[in-house]
Formats: sequence, C-alpha cells, structure tokens
Amino acid sequence: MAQSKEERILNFVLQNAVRGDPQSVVDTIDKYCSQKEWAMNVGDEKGLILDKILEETKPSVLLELGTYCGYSAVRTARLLKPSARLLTIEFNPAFAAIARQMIEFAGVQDKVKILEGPSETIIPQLKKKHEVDTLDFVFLDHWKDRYLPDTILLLDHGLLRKGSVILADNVICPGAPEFIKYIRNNNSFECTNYPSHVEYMKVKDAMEKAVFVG
Ligand SMILES: O=C(NCCCOCn1ccc2cnccc21)c1cc(-c2ccc(F)cc2)cc(O)c1O
Ligand SMILES: [Mg+2]
Repeated sequence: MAQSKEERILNFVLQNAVRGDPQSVVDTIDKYCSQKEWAMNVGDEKGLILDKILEETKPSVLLELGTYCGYSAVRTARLLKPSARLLTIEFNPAFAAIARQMIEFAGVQDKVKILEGPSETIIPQLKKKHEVDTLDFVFLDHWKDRYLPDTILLLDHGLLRKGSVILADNVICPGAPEFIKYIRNNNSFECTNYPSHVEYMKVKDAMEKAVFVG
C-alpha cells in the first residue's frame, strides 16, 4: 500500500529526530512540513504563541480537539509539569495511530492520552469516564464548524471554571466565524486575538484566546 503523507511525516521523525527529545520531534516535523510536504500542524510560528500561553497558564488538566499527527500534543506536553495531563481527541483512526507513535517516540506518553472518536460524543464522557473535574486549558484545532458547538458542550457539562483558557487555532484561515462572533459577544469570556500566519505559509491566520470568567 502506498504510504500516506502522515506516515511519511512519522517515518521522517523516526529516522531524523532524537528518541525521548520532544523538541527534536517538533523541529523535525516543522523541517519536513516546511521543506517537503505541507501538513496542518499548528507549526512553529503559531506554536510559539501556544508555548507562551501555556507558560502563562501553567495548566494541570488540558483538552485538545484535533490530535492529527501529534505535533501540538508533543509541543504542549514538553512544557507541562510532571503531574499535568493532556487529553487529546482524534476522530480519524489512522491519524490517531500515527499520533500515538509520535507521542511515544517523543517520550511524552505518560502525560498524553489520545481519545478516539467525535468530540460531541467524548466531551460528555470526560467527567465520568476520564475522571476530569474541570479543564484548565482547551486547544481547539478540529473541524472549524465544531468550535462553537463544542464550546457550548464544555459549558453545559460544567467542564470550565473561572480562569479556564480556550485557545483556538485558524480563526482566520480556514476560519471559525460563528465561534468568534459568539465568544467575543459573550461577557463570560475575555478574548484576545493573536495575528499570525497559516503554518508553513505566508497566508494570514490568527489564534484567539478566550478566558472563561464565569
Ligand atoms: O481542517 C483543519 N483542521 C481540522 C482537521 C480535521 O479535524 C477533525 N477532527 C479532529 C478531531 C475531531 C473530533 N471530533 C470531530 C472532528 C474532529 C485545518 C486546516 C487548515 C488549512 C489551512 C489552509 C488551507 F488551505 C487548508 C487547510 C489549517 C489548520 O491549521 C487546520 O487545523
Ligand atoms: Mg489548525
């Protein structure tokens, strides 16, 4: 069977990065995807914005929607304290399998758990099945038309607390207009926009941070 792009990315990491070194995994994926094949990782430019917000927030319980190859899971886990935990939801089983191997190679498997399936099914299970009380940090990077309904699901299931941070990728390209309209007009959230570019491209994009103020 012909290899998928995601398999080629994983193999490039296995052959060129340093096992147990998450920074080398992040740098190697960026090298491959900027020089050989574009892929929808958050990338190095928006990745630095993610890093800064994680360092400010110092979260213990994190949720990511959209694992893909595991780039942002590895990038995030490399900054977490030993007791912190990242739950990452991936819809596509082939991507989840790639991400699992990427996360294990990077050596961050003790901090990261991949949950396979649709976010609308898994979010309601987080408290009872995955022992979550509330989330300190949520990274939205899945289907852009699910950003708003899933934010509402998080609220309805009591998964946000005063100070919970939601960070959304791609609010310009591909865009999440309904999410942006809702979150910026909702007094329960304090929003900040971070202009950037689509990963590995010159096309304008942005990230949006929304802090839940209760
Ligand atoms: O489409 C994108 N991401 C989403 C993947 C599917 O996510 C599906 N998915 C993953 C968990 C999950 C859980 N429940 C339901 C669906 C669920 C995405 C797209 C682009 C992009 C930018 C410019 C272009 F010309 C073309 C594409 C850039 C990005 O950074 C992205 O993140
Ligand atoms: Mg994205």
